[in-house]
Amino acid sequence: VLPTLDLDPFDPEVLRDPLPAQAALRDAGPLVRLPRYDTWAIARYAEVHAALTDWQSFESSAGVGLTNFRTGTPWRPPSLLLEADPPHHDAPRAVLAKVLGPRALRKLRADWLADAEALVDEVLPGGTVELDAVPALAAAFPLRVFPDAVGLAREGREHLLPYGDHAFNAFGPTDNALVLAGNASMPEHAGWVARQCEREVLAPAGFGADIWAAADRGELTHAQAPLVVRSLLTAGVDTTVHGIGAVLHALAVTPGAWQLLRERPELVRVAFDEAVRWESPVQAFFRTTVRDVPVGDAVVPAGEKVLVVFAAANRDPRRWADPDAFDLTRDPSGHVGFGMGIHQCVGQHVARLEAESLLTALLARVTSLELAGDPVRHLNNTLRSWESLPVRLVC
Ligand code: HEM
Ligand SMILES: CC(C)Cc1ccc(C(=O)O)cc1
Repeated sequence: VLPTLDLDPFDPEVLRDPLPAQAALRDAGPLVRLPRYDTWAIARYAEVHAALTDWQSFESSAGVGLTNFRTGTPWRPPSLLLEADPPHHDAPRAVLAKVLGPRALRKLRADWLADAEALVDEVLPGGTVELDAVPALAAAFPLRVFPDAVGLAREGREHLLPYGDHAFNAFGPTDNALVLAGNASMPEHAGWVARQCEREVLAPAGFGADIWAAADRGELTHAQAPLVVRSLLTAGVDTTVHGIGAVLHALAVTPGAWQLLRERPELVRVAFDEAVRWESPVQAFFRTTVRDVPVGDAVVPAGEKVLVVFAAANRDPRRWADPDAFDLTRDPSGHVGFGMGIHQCVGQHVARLEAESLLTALLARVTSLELAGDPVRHLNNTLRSWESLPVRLVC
């Protein structure tokens, strides 16, 4: 008989503390039926990895949220990357892979480190400082460097975080309280975002201009260019804010971790990937079966939505030793916090460079980092994130 769990992955209490639900999903079996949403879930590393690397059986073009684009209406025109499969996915992906690739970022490296040092100087006058690391650091740094790197106008950047937050909520059920709460203000945020993707609004140099230049070279159509810029604005802000929040929280609550990074600064990039594995800022996405797909000893019929739980796979004891430990000496490669396969995060190098820049600047100045109060969760149907992270930094 097929394991079934009467579990609501989008219940606020599950969003607040998802670990027991994710353990229940892993323990129930390689494939679990979730009757509450008439859907399926896979939570073990082996099956998550297999699904993410088998786009021919598990497609994204029916949407990667609960809504099936074949039967329901997307809340916005589908993404040319996230919600597309080959062959349509190929050209937009190739363009963004180049625009956001390690070579393109080499030019940004020195600027972003200097920006991080400037921010840290502003925030830490010296001595012992208590602050909320979410607004002061985790949100401040990405918002200081990324919109400029894209080439956005200065006006209206406050639309970025709420737009992204709603976009990530919208992968959940449409009647969900978090989605309903965002619906009223969404048209205004979406209107501003759509305007920023137009060629004439973007700065002559930046990721946006690079995408339009790719269209001039025929690598994209000019109709596709604004949607590819929209991908950056949707995926490129909230994710890094919560990724940086995750690594700062992990370091603050793991005894000796900050000290170890001070002694071994070469571990900074591993620290971020270990935080992405441990916290999984992007918790889960859906796929839709193209055909009857065997999973474990069962079969998912064609045309059904399957919740692929990256976060559960990243803590699967079948794959990771001591999975619940944030461990700077572990090799976190192979984690699925950035996904896996053809849709694996095309912005991961941007995210790593932002985190590395800020952590490097902090490590040079701060001798100890610890919690100064209870952190407060920010609830979102897809994102694992902090609303507030009170910390004490000793310089
Ligand atoms: C800590 C930060 C980040 C995390 C945890 C993250 C996570 C992910 C994950 C899990 C996927 C795969 C989605 C799927 O398989 O359906 C993905 C795809 C994607 N990410 Fe990221 N991301 C991050 C930062 C960024 C940034 C900074 C950008 C842009 C600059 C970005 C742009 C994208 C895009 C465009 C896709 C779709 C790729 C495709 O479908 O080919 N992400 N990301
Ligand atoms: C972290 C990502 C999985 C989320 C994401 C990616 C891409 C888009 C897009 O609009 O292409 C939107 C959201």
